[in-house]
Amino acid sequence: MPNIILSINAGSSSVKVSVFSYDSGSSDPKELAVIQVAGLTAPPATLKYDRGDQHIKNQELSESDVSSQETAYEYILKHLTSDEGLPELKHSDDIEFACHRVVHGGDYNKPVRIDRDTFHRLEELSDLAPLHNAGALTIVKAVHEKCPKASNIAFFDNAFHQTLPEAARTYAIDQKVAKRNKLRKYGFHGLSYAFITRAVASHLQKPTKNLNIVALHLGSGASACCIKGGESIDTSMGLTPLAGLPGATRSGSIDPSLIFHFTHDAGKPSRSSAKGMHITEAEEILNKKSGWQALTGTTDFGAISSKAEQGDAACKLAFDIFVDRVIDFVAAYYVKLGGKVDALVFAGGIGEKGAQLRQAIVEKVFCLGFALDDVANARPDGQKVVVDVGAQESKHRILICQTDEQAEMARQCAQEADSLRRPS
Ligand SMILES: Nc1ncnc2c1ncn2[C@@H]1O[C@H](COP(=O)(O)OP(=O)(O)O)[C@@H](O)[C@H]1O
Ligand SMILES: CC(=O)OP(=O)(O)O
Ligand SMILES: [Mg+2]
Repeated sequence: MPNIILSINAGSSSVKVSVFSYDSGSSDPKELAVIQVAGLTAPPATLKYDRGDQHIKNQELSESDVSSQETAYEYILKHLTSDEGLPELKHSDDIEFACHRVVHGGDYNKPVRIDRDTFHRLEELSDLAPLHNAGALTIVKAVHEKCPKASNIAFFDNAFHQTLPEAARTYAIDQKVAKRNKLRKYGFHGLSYAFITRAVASHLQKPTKNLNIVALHLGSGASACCIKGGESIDTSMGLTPLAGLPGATRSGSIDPSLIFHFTHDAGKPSRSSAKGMHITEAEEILNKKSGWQALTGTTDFGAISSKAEQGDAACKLAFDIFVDRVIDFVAAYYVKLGGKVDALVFAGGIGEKGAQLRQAIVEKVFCLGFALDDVANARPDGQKVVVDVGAQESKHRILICQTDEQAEMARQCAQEADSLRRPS
């Protein structure tokens, strides 16, 4: 009987779960189904369910159905185990591994089976990823309770950036305090960048160790990564996912002094943050009450893009801010690669579906040798994992990669299954 891997990606606005079967010894799990609850920050939440290459369901959910990452997971598990068309997963006991995307893993640099000690260490890190770790850990608890036979494995979103050079990961602050409090750049979206690196190297038929790309994961959270020889040498997110690019509800990088002029209570503990989390009013504002939501009233960048095109001033400003900040990183990372860039890669919900944003960004970096094929950019082939949308004659390629954090976790899990399996 093939073993079932459940790959769980608790994003800031969504819970995506992929079901895989795998035979120990093979490192290529087979994807059986993908299900996601999205719109948790912009109700009504929606459920999307695909099994194999069949699109099964798209429906709105009521707040009594789902209202958090935890209830979204419970709804998803019930949906999967009751689907007659998925005989491989009839009962939660069929799940051997539950892989969890844990955004902030601190100094953990490889996947780890979550036991009581690990769980508590990850809880302590929740303050450094206030939109993510707590939600993901509620799902770990739910799996522990509802799927007692499954091994919970944490895959860390910052592990891919363990190759950051010292000058890139060190802040210019008192290093005694920095070392004691572990204050440095960690970087995130690492599972996505690991998937992108492998997928793009295969598309370009290059060994990963020779691959130089500027990768953009533009989703509810957005980041850029400079990948040299297949390894991260810089990335836009920092100690926490707040740094770098603006997001659905996040400000992105600001002058740190701003917050003390924004509110005089900045240093006080936030009143409404999730229980057991000690973040300040300042972090609450910058993580949950800023970004596209604050600028336009919506976190839906698809809606923002089309309203910007129709002349909505607030949406046009948000759109232009995003372009302005993204090109700062594209230019800087182009220089860090010495101009030896195999491709500029767009990924994440916005990167993959936002033709208008891709066009606006590429126009600004035309001087570096990037140009789009406008027809390919307008209607990229959605069937392929990696699509080339660059103009034939341009110096560097421009690619769209349908990134897949769940597939990356399942692949790593299958590869390391023997060492990750709970001792019998
Ligand atoms: N056609 C589109 N153009 C621009 N943005 C889009 C489009 N379709 C979806 N998006 C945006 O993608 C974002 C979600 O990206 P995704 O990577 O799925 O988020 P998460 O970080 O929750 O995983 C949302 O802001 C959504 O509005
Ligand atoms: C790290 C991060 O921002 O993740 P997401 O895009 O899923 O919110
Ligand atoms: Mg995401």
